[in-house]
Amino acid sequence: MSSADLLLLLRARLRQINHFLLHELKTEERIRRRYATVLRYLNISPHAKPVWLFILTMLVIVGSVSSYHFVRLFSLLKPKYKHYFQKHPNLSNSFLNIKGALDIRSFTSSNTGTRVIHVPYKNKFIDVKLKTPNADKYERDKLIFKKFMREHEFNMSKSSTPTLPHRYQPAMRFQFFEKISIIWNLILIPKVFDKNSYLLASHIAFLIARTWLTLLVTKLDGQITKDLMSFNIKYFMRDMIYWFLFAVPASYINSSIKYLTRRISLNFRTNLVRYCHDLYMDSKLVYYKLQYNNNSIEEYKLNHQTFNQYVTEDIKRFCDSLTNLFTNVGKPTVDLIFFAIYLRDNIGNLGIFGILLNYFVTGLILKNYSPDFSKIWKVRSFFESIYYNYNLNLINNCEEISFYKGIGFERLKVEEIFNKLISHLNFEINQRFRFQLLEDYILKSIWPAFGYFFASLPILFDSLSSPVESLASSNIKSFTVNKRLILSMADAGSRLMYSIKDISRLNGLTDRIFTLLVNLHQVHDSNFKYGGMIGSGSANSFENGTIQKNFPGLRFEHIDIIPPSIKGPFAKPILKNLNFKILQGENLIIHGKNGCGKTSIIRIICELWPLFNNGLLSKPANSDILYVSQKQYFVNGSLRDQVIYPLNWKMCIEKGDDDSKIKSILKDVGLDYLVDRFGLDVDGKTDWDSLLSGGERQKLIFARVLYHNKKLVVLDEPTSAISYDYEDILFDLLKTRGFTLITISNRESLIKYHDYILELEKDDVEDSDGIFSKIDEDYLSKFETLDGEIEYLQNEISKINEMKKRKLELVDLLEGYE
Ligand SMILES: Nc1ncnc2c1ncn2[C@@H]1O[C@H](COP(=O)(O)OP(=O)(O)OP(=O)(O)O)[C@@H](O)[C@H]1O
Repeated sequence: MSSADLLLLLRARLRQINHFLLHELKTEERIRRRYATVLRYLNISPHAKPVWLFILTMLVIVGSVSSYHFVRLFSLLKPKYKHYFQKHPNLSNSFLNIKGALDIRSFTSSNTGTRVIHVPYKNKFIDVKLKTPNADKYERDKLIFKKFMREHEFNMSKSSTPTLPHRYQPAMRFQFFEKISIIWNLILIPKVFDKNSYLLASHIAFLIARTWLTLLVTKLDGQITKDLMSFNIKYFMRDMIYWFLFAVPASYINSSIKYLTRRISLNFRTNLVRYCHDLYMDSKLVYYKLQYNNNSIEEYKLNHQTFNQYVTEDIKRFCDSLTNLFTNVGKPTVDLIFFAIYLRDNIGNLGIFGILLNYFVTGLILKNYSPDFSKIWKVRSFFESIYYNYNLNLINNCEEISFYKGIGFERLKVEEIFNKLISHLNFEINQRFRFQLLEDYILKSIWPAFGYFFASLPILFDSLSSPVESLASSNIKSFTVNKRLILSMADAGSRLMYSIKDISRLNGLTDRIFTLLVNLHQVHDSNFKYGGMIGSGSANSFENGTIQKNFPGLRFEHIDIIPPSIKGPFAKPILKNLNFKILQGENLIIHGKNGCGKTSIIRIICELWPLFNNGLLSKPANSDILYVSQKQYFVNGSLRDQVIYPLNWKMCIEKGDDDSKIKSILKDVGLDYLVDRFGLDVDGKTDWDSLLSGGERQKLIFARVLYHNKKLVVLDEPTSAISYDYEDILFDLLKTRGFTLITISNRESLIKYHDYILELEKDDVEDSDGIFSKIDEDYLSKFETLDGEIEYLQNEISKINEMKKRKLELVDLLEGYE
């Protein structure tokens, strides 16, 4: 093809494109003009509120969706965030099959000190990093709770004599606000520029926007009624279009309010639960010591057995109730203010004053007749928690109950508790019914009636001044608008009245949450004295003992074993004045009758019980001691998890351990066959107590001892279910591995593995309840002599039995001859 042909072709193509573009432009212009004509005809202005509100909402929706996708894309591309969307490499696949809360595992990184939780998310694991608890913060917060309790105690002591009824005591009246503000400032929104502050600000902005929109829709409603009355089809069409345009921002705002309410509630719950966990699951053993906290004020006593109810149910209900209150109180309040301002222009000051006075008076009447919902809530939560715990106890001990055939007894007990709950619920229903009757009558009948009356005031006044025919459609419009606004106002007012119940409920829940936090802080206090009234002001001045750590061995000097109680050191000791010392590598066995206090000695070593009266306890660092309790404890998880408890596998891998180490330990204790039966890392076994026999359970605990390899091992009745031959194998193993052992056991066969013995003799006349002696040849020979004597007697008995048998045979023979 020549260049001239090519030019011609090009020109023809360009002309074609030009023609096409011109055609397109003309079509577009035609459409635009047609639309403009329709818009002009319908009188729709782009500056009208429904139009720009619609455009604005669409822009916000499109903007937020695209920014969400952008962030997702960015996080997938940027390697730094990539691991959030990957499978966790170090966890077994079987782990993915379990659903629910148990999937979450946490560990504390030894390098950074941050806590990381692996949370399963859409067939992947994501690592959620949590900030390490700030110890100083809890110390500061503790002072605030202490101050509150001191002031409360002071007010109570002041008001114990006067005859003023409870509700008029000023200290009591403002306690709700004080408590909620403490929880709010310390836990829910601890700093001004907090994520939750922004969410709350947006929530308030959306509430205001919704009220404003309601006002606009109300006006439009009046306008549509007017259009219909005046048969103005053009305006009617326009207003209907406006109505549909309004629907978009209205739906967006409504959904956003609901979304924000849920999000804020969840954030509050997260903050509260983490705060409680930081205090409760702490190395200060708060979870154990909580049972010994005795509050001097009855109102703040916490039943530690119902602690789970506080942390799970009550915190959730408290957060939901608090956030719903923003909507239930915030929205009607904003409505009331907006509508009242707008209505003042329509029905005048007198009208608005009348409406508000009506609200105020009826509000007072309702408040006076309202039952004490806060107390009702508290009592209901209490009974529900007891009922829940009893059922839990039934599940946990089903085997024992079945052995004893004790279900009849359990049923009586559980029904007794359930009946109490039901009778309280009946009382609650009756109270609610009576109040509801009054409430509905006032709010649903009297208030709307007042509404109609005030809405019609302008029309009534107009009709007095002008003839009825002259009532133009504008009056109809104003009546429709006023009526709608007054009904909305009545609705807002009634919602405020209904929220009296919500506030009472929140009051009850706040009491429970505050009680929980006070107790946690009291026990978390480093000066916590068992049974003492720390935190409520009157710290008692007990003489404490001294605990010396990092001692190479174990030393008891003048130690009394006193159970924790309100009497403190003045309670009757279980054992008094114990004195002994063993060094690293030496083993001690403790003998004594049942209930004489053997396990209590471990409680003192482990610092579960207090050390009073100037006793001196010297022991290795806590991280160098392993305690093995009489009752074996197993966790939900694999066989491997039982051996490595309380570590998790990721931590063990970091230490350089692998499965072959676990297998070899299991072989040492004679449990290698369990690997074939249950697998080593197969998750999902929950009830190891019932899967294993008594002896297997004890052997598995020996595997735990061997795995952790601590300097000092304290064993409480470790071989009670193990046969004598295996007992020897296990103790030989411990001896050859060089453990320092403190063994509590009455088995004489174990004496030979120990260097010292502590015999607990309560009837002894000496000033100490424990006799500490060295196990030497002389000591062992006593047992050998005893063994010899027993053997001699057994031989004699068998000889006598033999002779008796022979005699009987001879008698039979003689009778045969006769
Ligand atoms: N919290 C407590 N408050 C009061 N007394 C307690 C408390 N805990 C245990 N006791 C009592 O202390 C005594 C010693 O209990 P401990 O568990 O130390 O006995 P033990 O010597 O280990 O008994 P066993 O050989 O039967 O295991 C028992 O009489 C027990 O009732």
